[in-house]
Parts: sequence; C-alpha cells; structure tokens
Amino acid sequence: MINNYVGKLIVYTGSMFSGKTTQLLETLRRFQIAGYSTMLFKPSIDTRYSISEVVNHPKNYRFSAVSIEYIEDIERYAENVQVIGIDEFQFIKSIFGPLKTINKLLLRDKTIIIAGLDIDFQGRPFESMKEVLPVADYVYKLHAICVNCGQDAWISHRITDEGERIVIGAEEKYQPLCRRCFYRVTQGK
Ligand SMILES: Nc1ncnc2c1ncn2[C@@H]1O[C@H](COP(=O)(O)OP(=O)(O)O)[C@@H](O)[C@H]1O
Ligand SMILES: Cc1cn([C@H]2C[C@H](O)[C@@H](COP(=O)(O)O)O2)c(=O)[nH]c1=O
Ligand SMILES: [Zn+2]
Repeated sequence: MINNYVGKLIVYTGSMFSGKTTQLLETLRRFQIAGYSTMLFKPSIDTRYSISEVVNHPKNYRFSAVSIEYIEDIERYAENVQVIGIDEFQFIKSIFGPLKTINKLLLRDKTIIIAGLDIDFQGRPFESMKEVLPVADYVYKLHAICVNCGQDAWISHRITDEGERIVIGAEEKYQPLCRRCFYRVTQGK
C-alpha cells in the first residue's frame, strides 16, 4: 500500500461525552488498517479507566497508549511512527509551547490526531487547545446531548463542589449541558 497521507493535523474537540475519544480511536484504527504505523499518547495525570490504555466512556473502544507529561516527550518515542494520536491534549504540558513540537512533527510528515476539551467546567478555553485549533488542517467540533433538555451540549458542568481546574472524572463528577441549561443551573437565569 502507498502511504501518501502525510503531515496533517486533525483535531476533535467539544465537551465531555461528545465522542472525541471514540473518534480518535476509530481514526487511528482506520490508519492501522491502511498500513500506517501509529502510536497513541495521553497525559500521565489521566489515570481514569486504565493507566496503559485510552478507553472511551462506554468502554467499547480501547487502545494501548504511552503516558507522557510534556509534548516534547513525543519526539523521543515517535521517530519511526507515521500517525500520532494524543488524547486529553488540554492536559499535556509543554516547555516551549505546544506548536513548536507539533509543527516539527508535521514537517517530518507525521500526521497528528488530537482529542481535547475546548473549555473547562467554567467555560474558560484551555490554552493549548486555543493554540492548535486555528492551525489544524481539520477541526471537528462534537456535541454530547444536554442531560437536561436534549439539545446539543456546550459545556461539561461539574456537579461536585471541587474548585480546582483539573479534576479527573466522568459522569460521577460532570454532566454535559447546553449553554441555556448551564446558565440556568449555575446562575438561576
Ligand atoms: N449525555 C451524553 N451525550 C452523548 N453521549 C453520551 C452521553 N452520556 C454518555 N454518553 C456516551 O459517551 C460516548 C462518548 O464517549 P467518548 O468518546 O469517550 O467521549 P469524550 O472523549 O468526548 O468524552 C457516547 O458515544 C455515548 O455512548
Ligand atoms: C471540564 C473539565 C474536565 N476535566 C477532566 C475530567 C475528565 O477526566 C477529562 C475530560 O475527559 P473527556 O474524555 O473529555 O470526557 O478532563 C477537568 O479536569 N477539568 C474540567 O474543567
Ligand atoms: Zn439544555
């Protein structure tokens, strides 16, 4: 097979439960079927469901993954890899800014598929996602279903009283809500 799909940046974003991880794993699987070598990375703080795998919420997709703290770590692992997946991109730290490494890898003809939250539980954009979204070749904004009204969800509403920005969890801590339901629930509007 001729592997001529190279050097593209693909981003899946949206709230929790919108299908970002499922799409990322399905896209990686398709590249594997097409004969490309792949490697998946995730932030080391994300220990939800599995330490050595990325697993989607319904647990019907799983994929072996390497835990990293910094985006710069990828260069060490991915020298001979054609397609790189990165889950929970919003939590991957960087020394020189995420674009430096991303651009370097793209210029080495590696295709990169990112899945990450666009905004946090208060609606503030995640900085690293703000950097990659405008420079991506393909951006897919996905939507969960608002658990209150069934519209497209916009935000991952935290239902515990934890105030820190990073709190790892799933449905026991977060609910996808549309904008209207979020403001009604949080500000009584
Ligand atoms: N409110 C919801 N809206 C849509 N999907 C939901 C919802 N709650 C649970 N799910 C499940 O979550 C899946 C998406 O999981 P996943 O791909 O891990 O999402 P993400 O990575 O965006 O959090 C859906 O296919 C569905 O089975
Ligand atoms: C909104 C929000 C989420 N998180 C955490 C919760 C989960 O562990 C991940 C998101 O996972 P998913 O695959 O997108 O469902 O992020 C957080 O720490 N802070 C937040 O504001
Ligand atoms: Zn709603």
